[in-house]
Amino acid sequence: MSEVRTLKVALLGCGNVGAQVARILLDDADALAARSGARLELTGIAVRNIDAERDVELPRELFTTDADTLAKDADLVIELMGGIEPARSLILTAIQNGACVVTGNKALLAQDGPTLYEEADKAGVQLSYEAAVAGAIPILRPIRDSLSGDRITRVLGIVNGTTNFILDQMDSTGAQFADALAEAQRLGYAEADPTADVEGYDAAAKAAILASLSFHSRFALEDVYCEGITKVSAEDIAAAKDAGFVIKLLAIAEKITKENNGNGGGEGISVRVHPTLLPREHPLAAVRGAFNAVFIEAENAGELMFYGQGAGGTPTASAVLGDLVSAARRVVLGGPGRTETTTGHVPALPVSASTTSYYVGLDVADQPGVLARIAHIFAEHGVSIEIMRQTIHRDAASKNESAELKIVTHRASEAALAATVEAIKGLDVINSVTSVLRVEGV
Ligand SMILES: NC(=O)c1ccc[n+]([C@@H]2O[C@H](COP(=O)([O-])OP(=O)(O)OC[C@H]3O[C@@H](n4cnc5c(N)ncnc54)[C@H](O)[C@@H]3O)[C@@H](O)[C@H]2O)c1
Ligand SMILES: N[C@@H](CCO)C(=O)O
Ligand code: NA
Repeated sequence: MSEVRTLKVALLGCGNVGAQVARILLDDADALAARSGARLELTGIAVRNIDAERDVELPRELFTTDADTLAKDADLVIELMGGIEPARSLILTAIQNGACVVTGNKALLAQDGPTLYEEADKAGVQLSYEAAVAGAIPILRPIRDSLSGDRITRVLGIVNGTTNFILDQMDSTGAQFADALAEAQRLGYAEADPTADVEGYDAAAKAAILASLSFHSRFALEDVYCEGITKVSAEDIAAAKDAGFVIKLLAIAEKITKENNGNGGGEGISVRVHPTLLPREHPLAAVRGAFNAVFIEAENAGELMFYGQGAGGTPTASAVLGDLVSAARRVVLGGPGRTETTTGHVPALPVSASTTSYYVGLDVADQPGVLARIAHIFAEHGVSIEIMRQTIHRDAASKNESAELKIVTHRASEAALAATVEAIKGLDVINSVTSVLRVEGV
């Protein structure tokens, strides 16, 4: 058998995201090697201060302050320092030395992406940046790959977690903007200087990247109209709520035609970020807290939605690692990865191995002590009840009374639930078991 190849991985920056990427690279080395087709050897981590305190314990010998040398001697370079320089020069150095590059740097891409993309194309290396838009959510690769046979007409994104948290807080508690911002800062969602988030600049950088990929054109930060959320008041939110709307900060990229052009102009793309009212039944209205989501309309696919965590060290690291494995596969195979990976060697299990919550509907006699007897049978079988509701039905003609019981359990095994139901059927006070259904998402 041929020897497994090793690819040298250089990590530039060891902050929130970089530290998690390093941890996963070291902890999950075997699984990543199996999926990449090469061992991904972390050869060094460029930092400003080797002795700085970090959330993750990492081998000290990996740290270096010489980012340039590290970037020059790697097959794969991960840039997670942020900012324009030296990130830009280091990425160019890596590309020119034939390395594939993974970055999460939306600010750099929105400002000078095309230079980097052209250099990567010229050098024949992969430059990927899934982490730059909506963190963990796979959105850029689906747009670039899965939807490449379709025509996207509109993208609506909640791509900034901090502002979604603030607006959601205002919507659910009636708080004013300043109080909701203070709460976001207290919980660690918003930075001490929240300007980039609340003024919409972070969302605007992401809007430029989304628009460029969705419409196969170049859009930079200066093409994006940008209004933040600082002027949204508790009164605006209340009025919107009253009318059946929720206010979200949306990054929008949409196709404008001659027919719907607001100033009578020609065709093109409108890229903008602003507070927007959405009907409360729109799928994006259900995106609460600091979560992100991107809603896409395409000519043939219709409507699609991608949802998840748009920030945080570990979720964002997931997107970085995905890009890294994809780049490694290209280096190893000279093309995309295998159609299937079968390196996991895990068996399929029967349904009896799973646990789930259950909904159990019962038609029972309305007599004292019935609820206690039923609850006792659940407990006897180790099935814990989460919700129990009772509705009394009176038959006017016969004057008979019966009770409808709706029970939702905590997670239980198939076997335990089946035994519980069998035992309940045996009770003399049970008219019928009306339904037994599995429940997820509670
Ligand atoms: N944190 C998130 O949730 C998130 C989500 C998506 C994308 N991103 C992007 O990922 C990148 C990293 O974000 P982060 O949250 O980890 O930032 P961070 O500020 O926590 O980490 C950046 C690290 O890079 C180091 N650094 C900066 N310049 C350096 C230099 N010249 N040499 C060596 N080290 C240097 C800093 O000291 C810091 O430790 C940014 O581009 C950010 O926009 C972050
Ligand atoms: N500040 C950003 C982090 C991810 O880019 C947010 O709140 O979503
Ligand atoms: Na993403």
